[in-house]
Amino acid sequence: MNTATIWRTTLERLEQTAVDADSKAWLQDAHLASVPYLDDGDIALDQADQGVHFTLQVPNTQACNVINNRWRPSLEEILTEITGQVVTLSVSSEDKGLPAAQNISTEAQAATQRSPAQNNYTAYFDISPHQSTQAELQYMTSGSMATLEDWDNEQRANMLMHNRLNPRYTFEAFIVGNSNRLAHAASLAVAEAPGESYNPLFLYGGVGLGKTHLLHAIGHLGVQTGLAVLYVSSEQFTNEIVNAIRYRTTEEFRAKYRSVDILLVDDIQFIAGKESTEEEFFHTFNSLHEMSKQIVICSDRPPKAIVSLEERLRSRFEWGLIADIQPPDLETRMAILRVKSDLLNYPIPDEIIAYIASRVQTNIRELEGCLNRLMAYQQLHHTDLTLDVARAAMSSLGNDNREASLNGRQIAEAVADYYHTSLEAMRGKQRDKHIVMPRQIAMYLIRQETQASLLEIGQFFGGRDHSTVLHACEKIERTLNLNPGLRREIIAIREQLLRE
Ligand SMILES: Nc1ncnc2c1ncn2[C@@H]1O[C@H](COP(=O)(O)OP(=O)(O)OP(=O)(O)O)[C@@H](O)[C@H]1O
Repeated sequence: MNTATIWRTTLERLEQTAVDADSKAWLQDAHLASVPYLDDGDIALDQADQGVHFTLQVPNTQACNVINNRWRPSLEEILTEITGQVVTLSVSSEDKGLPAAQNISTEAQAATQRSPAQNNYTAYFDISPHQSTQAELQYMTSGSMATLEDWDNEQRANMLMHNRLNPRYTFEAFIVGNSNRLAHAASLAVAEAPGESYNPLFLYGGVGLGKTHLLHAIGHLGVQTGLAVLYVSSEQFTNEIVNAIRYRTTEEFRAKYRSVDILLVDDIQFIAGKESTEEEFFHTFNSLHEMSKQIVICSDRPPKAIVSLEERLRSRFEWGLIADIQPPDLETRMAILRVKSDLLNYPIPDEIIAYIASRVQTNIRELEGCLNRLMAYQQLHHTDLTLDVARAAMSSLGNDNREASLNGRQIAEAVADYYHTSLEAMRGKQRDKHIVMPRQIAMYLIRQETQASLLEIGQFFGGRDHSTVLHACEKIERTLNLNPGLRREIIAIREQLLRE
């Protein structure tokens, strides 16, 4: 492979990244200089066991600065991939002698006069056209990345390409219940007045309970009010700091993180024990906090429980407000399912919503998964949406292991417990109302939750006829549709059974 082919392939791969118009034009005009030990224009890669050093010749000094500062690490990565050798790259300008201002290409000059939106940036940061043009012009003519302000506008634009907020994760789409009320209220407060109320805001809770959703919702509101918002996972933060150290771009890294108005950090627990990351995060935190910029942090546990987190960070995380998110109660789970099914334009009868909500108790992501599975299952089988279909969808996908292992006796005992009666009484001859009703509910639930036949159920309940069982099941089903109280009782029994 010769250098021309390598460079062409590099540009093709870089296409997968959003590259701004100026850089694109400069990169297309650039070429890789041959490395010294080549004699026929081809690279003898197997000789390069110490790695390969390339020089990229670019058209002018401005291009040299931008590509060196912004694209060199990505280019090195791609070149390393293509050649299979560790590549280091220097960027060199072909016409170093010319004054910087004269080297602006026509394309680059045009770009300085375009608004940020025309430059294909996603509008997660508000850079007003006036500000941007001024800063870009100053940058173009200065010939160096000398000031933080220059960096600020350049890098902010670059950040836009990576700062993806999920459009579905808004405050409007977040269902509030007792389990998440405080976390929601605190998030809304910091989104409405960043840096003023709780700083930092530390949200914690179990898997799939809406922490990321709230972070993004804060982000959206910040963006709408024209603030610079940066959402980052702690993994991404770590990678960036590792790269910054490796490529000696820590100044840029710092400038980037200190330029935001709202910093949202997900899964902070993963930085614990990573010394350089903790160190850098500590300084980032302090700088932002001193400038009254808002910091919101999420974790799966409270600061005290993040083992091996440096004490100075832990204490800072405790400065503001710590709000937890607990698993949602039944009503909240049902409300979430209702909203999600409306969003999917997939109407679901209450009975089925209640059925799914009673089965998935601790993870909203899983709850959503069940809804999606149900939809897929129903469409695949071209069938009406009934409780039986819902049961089949969930059990066929292995969601109901506990249910599969339930037997009639366990169910009957749970019903007896719930209604403060005894299994013996339910299996006996008594016809008092306070025994008949639980008996019928137990029959209904056994029919729903197990494979037992009407005959078997009848035998279990003192040798009753299969038509008696059928009558009981039908009666409970009818009453369920008219009596929300009974529906709640049955859900509670199911929940209890699944918990045991
Ligand atoms: N209260 C809620 N209202 C509506 N949707 C919610 C709510 N809580 C969570 N969700 C939804 O549940 C899914 C999982 O939420 P999210 O990713 O925010 O969880 P998380 O707590 O960050 O989980 P993890 O610890 O795995 O990162 C998302 O689709 C989110 O929209």
